[in-house]
Amino acid sequence: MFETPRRSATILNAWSESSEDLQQQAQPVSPVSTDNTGKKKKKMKPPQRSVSVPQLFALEDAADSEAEERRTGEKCQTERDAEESILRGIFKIEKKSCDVELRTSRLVWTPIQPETPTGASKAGMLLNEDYVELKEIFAVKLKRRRSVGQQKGGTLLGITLFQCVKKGKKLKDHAIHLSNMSEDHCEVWFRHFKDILNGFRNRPKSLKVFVNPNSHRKEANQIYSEQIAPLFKLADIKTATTITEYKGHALSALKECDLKEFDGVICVGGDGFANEVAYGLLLRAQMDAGRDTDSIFTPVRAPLPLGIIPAGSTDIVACSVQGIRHPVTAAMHIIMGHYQSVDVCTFSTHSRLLRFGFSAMFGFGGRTLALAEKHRWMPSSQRREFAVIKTLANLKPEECELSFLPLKNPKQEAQKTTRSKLKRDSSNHFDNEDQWQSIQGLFLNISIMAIPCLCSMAPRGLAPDTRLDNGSMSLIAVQNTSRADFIKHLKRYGSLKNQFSFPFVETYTVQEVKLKPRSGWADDSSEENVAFDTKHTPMISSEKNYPWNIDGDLMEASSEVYIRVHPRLITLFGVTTEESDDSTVKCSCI
Ligand SMILES: Nc1ncnc2c1ncn2[C@@H]1O[C@H](COP(=O)(O)OP(=O)(O)OP(=O)(O)O)[C@@H](O)[C@H]1O
Repeated sequence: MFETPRRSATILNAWSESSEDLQQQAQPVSPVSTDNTGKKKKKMKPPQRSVSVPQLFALEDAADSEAEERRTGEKCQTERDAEESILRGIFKIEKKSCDVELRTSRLVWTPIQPETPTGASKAGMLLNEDYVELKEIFAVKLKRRRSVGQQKGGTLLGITLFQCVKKGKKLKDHAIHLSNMSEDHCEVWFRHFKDILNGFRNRPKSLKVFVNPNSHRKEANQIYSEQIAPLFKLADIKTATTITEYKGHALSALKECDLKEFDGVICVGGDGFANEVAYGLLLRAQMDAGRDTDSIFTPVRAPLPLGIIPAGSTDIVACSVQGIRHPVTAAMHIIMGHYQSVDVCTFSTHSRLLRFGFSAMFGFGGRTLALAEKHRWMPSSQRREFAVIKTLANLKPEECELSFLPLKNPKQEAQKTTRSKLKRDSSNHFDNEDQWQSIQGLFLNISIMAIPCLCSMAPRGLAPDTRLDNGSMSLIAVQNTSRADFIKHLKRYGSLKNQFSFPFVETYTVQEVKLKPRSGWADDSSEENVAFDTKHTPMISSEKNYPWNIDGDLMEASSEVYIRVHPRLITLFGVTTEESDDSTVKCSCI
């Protein structure tokens, strides 16, 4: 997750030269009894005269663990000793004078022990060595005391380092103050820290930011200006910010703006907005690469990574890639340059690209969103609840033809290639074994998801069986059933029980899907719609536009939609798959 800093040649032999410090350094650092890890040593009990067998085992265990601890401590010490010392000096840290040493990969400090009147160091005092990994530092500042209104100058107080700390899935910033009032001393150290930070080439230096001021409870602007922009400024990241004025503003800006000067694009908003920005970024890449999006094409990757600062109502994409819905964590992933490749789907009709996206819902999911969008004037959570209840009350199946190409198992694929080669060699005939499968019938909901879609309502994800970058999509087809059974299925998303263990739910791991509605229902979102028995035959309507929910954004399509997954088409700032790759991955929401 973290990269090692590239050392600059100038920092290798440097030494702190403040005379005051050298004088202090001349004082011996007391060889106080600590173990090598800096942990307090456990006091050994005096040996007992007679011991029982269990006591004997306990003593042996204790001795073993002491020896193990010693060995581990010695190993750590050896590793630390092997590190090159770059700079050494005295700073006050947390009000204690410390011997501070800058090494190749960490900054280590030890409180200086006062001497006894006899000149010997205080026996029995513990040395509490502490350290910070340099790869966790994202900013360094000179700390000065300034009077009110003073913009420049001021009394130097020392250096402040800003560290990225991890608490569970959350990342946050933590300041470490190194106090020393010597300008020369601090200048040398400050330059070294700057060199180290400049060595982290993966971290972005310049970002294009889009903020949707209308997301959720309209707090995206405030989240960005109060929590995120100060962190970017602290990390010396330049930003060019656009506060969107209308739906599609970010999309049109991305089609035109010069992206060369940026190292990433950031969106502050919900899922619909994240989809708009991802779509814009990918569309721009296709335009730049001369792809014809009006025909079936192989898309090129997005040229820049995308960072999503969650400020919406569900934030499924942010949760899936960051494991948590927490704007500061999202910003820290961006600042630290944590990248994750993510699969993306193309949605097209009659070979023409409709849009890019990470997930789609047709049927109940599409209708609910269409209804919610018609009631945008309502407060966000109220609107969502209203739409779910109303769509459930008017629950109706769609008659569709669903075709899909199951994911080819890579192992089987390798065997198949060998078999096909043999066949071809012997009979000169190539047998295309790609197997499209088809189901026709009445469906209450069809979900197609290239990412796990974690959210507070579904902590294990709407599609727990897919990964961010495994080149496949989960196809979840819920066939027609009673309203009560459908509600049971929906409720399972929020629980630990398997939401798919119902006879009317089918799941597949697929690469391509074609979904063709065979008849049109009356527009669900009409207020006059009356409750309808789900077992009835469909009612034909003249309205042929079907609502699709693409990452929380409404898309309408009147005919067959063809969906195809493209492995690792975009890079998002977030947790790498290796880190999140365990079966307990869940979304934590705050
Ligand atoms: N200035 C704007 N005015 C109106 N709509 C906008 C504006 N900027 C973007 N949009 C559109 O608003 C839609 C919803 O935005 P967004 O996803 O940020 O909020 P949300 O719907 O509250 O969150 P979620 O999708 O997580 O439920 C998106 O389709 C986005 O393209």
